[in-house]
Amino acid sequence: MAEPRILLVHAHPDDESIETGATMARYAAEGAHVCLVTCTRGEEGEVIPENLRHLSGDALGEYRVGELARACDALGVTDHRFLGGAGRWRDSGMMGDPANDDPRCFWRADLDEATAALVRIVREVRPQVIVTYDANGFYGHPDHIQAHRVAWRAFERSADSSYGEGAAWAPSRFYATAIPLSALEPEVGRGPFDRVGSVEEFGFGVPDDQVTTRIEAGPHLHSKVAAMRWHATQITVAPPYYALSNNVGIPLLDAEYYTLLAGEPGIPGEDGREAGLSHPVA
Ligand SMILES: CC(=O)N[C@H]1[C@@H](O[C@@H]2[C@H](O)[C@H](O)[C@@H](O)[C@H](O)[C@H]2O)O[C@H](CO)[C@@H](O)[C@@H]1O
Ligand SMILES: [Zn+2]
Repeated sequence: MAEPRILLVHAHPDDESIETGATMARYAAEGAHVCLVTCTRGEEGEVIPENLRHLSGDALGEYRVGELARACDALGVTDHRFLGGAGRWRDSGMMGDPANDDPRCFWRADLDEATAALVRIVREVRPQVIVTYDANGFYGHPDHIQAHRVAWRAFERSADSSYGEGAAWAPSRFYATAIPLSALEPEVGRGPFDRVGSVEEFGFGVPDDQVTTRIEAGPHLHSKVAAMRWHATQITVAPPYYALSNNVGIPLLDAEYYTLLAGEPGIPGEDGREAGLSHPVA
């Protein structure tokens, strides 16, 4: 039986650990081929540690490449690539940021070029499963929205034998990261960081009925936390919470959640949701 192969498409160095770290660690530990594709080096990020605040632009991007390499080690992930090669597309900044207008940024990427670059990886890795964000990019960041657009186009075009070079490959399922609002609501007004006054202030979360899949973190939560700690320019970790540079506390949940956007659902777990991403492969 062929090994499960999962391809994850993330926008910046840090997203992979924050949103899918336990999932990646679990499947890597179970012997699956976990391939991470990161679309930018995170050159526009705000830097938390005082002693690293001199880093910006390309220097910050290069530093975050190193953070990402160590985070992948912590997750047991050995196949990591930058879409188009490291630095091909730059971090676009938050929606409305002047960096959105930089012609080198991912938000301004030529969709055909970016899609072709991802199809080459999909046809090489031949994943049964692709994971990225929903059409809103999980929380509206332009690079996240673009990652969804490129990944969805690549999911469709990789299966089209008349498209591009190499043998066509049709991944079976396409998932978007998600967090059910019911998991966030109990955390309003709690934790050691700045506290939100309402669940809407987190800036992400979906109605529970949009969540199809729940991956229990279990022992892999430790790997996720270790990986997040390596992204020290972006994340402060104080389990069971973490904060980004805005110091707003976010819960470190004991599960990671997804919405199945394409493909047949798998066997439901105890809560009625899928308990796994991949499925027996021929
Ligand atoms: C998790 C994630 O996508 N982080 C992005 C994000 O970072 C946020 C941004 O700097 C914002 O201005 C801060 O208030 C917030 O605290 C940060 O998390 O956007 C960055 C710029 O595009 C990106 O580098 C970072 O990876
Ligand atoms: Zn991001």
